[in-house]
Amino acid sequence: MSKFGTLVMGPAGAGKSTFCSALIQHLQNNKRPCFYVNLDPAAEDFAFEPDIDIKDLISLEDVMEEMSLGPNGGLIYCFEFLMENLDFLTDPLEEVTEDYLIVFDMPGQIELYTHVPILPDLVKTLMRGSLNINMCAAYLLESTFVIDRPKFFAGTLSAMSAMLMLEMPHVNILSKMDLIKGNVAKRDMKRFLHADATLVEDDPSRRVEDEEEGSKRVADPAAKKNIMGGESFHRLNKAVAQLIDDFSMVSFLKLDVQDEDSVGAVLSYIDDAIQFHEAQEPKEPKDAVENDIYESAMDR
Ligand SMILES: Nc1nc2c(ncn2[C@@H]2O[C@H](COP(=O)(O)OP(=O)(O)OP(=O)(O)O)[C@@H](O)[C@H]2O)c(=O)[nH]1
Repeated sequence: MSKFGTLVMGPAGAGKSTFCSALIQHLQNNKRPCFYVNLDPAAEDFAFEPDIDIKDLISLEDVMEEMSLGPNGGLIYCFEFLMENLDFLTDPLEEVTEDYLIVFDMPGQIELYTHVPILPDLVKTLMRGSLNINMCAAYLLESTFVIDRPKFFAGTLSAMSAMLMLEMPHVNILSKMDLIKGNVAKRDMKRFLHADATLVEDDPSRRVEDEEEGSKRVADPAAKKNIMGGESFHRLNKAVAQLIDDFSMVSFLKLDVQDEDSVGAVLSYIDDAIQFHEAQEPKEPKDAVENDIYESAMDR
């Protein structure tokens, strides 16, 4: 029997906990059972009480105080401690049945996804062995942040880095879409959902207003240097954009947590990635399947 879960990840403040709450509310509205796991040892004030809370095992505040560590070192310590006491997490998860969606709310420190092998090890434990959780990552980036092209590519690279580290299905999400106001910004935003190599060329910040000719490309290389951190950065962004385009590696879903349809749409992608609905379909008993095969073979 499989279990099903999603790991909600992304940089600090991207809206992970808010998305977890909206997702849990949506699941409840649709009478779907949910199991909420908080793995952020610094998290406070939950809209829904977690079924497992890492803070019952260890809290970042205590670690920082007792071990004289900073927030990043403290977080790594908390996860190492969790890995040494995995029963805390795995024992309750053993009881969760296949009709549940397990929602893991992760910390925002990007170091955890890119620098240390703890998270890949944890993911392997959850996805393999007796737990056998079909999981996908829901990686959030804040839409207001990525509307600036260089930041978009930086954010996309961080999402790709997590994809490569964790080797699990990924659903990338642009959060806080309610903050994107105005038709021009909304139209521009669409370009980021399925980014291609032309995105860099169309950067409005690379154009200057010419009083006589209207808007045109900056022709003066010295002026270009002041935009987007110089021409070499532009070429780097272009190369990254081309890479993303060539491999069709990253596309994004829009998320507006205040819109239940938007939350439902993101959930349907998560469900597809983990093949949730296939597992819920009633299965014919083995004997009936064998009889069907036998009878259809006889009919031929
Ligand atoms: N307008 C708007 N604000 C949001 C949305 N999602 C989150 N926020 C706000 O953004 C801030 C951070 O949201 P969180 O959900 O705590 O983000 P997080 O990624 O869990 O943050 P960390 O756990 O610190 O990494 C809070 O002030 C939220 O109210 C959204 O969809 N729209």
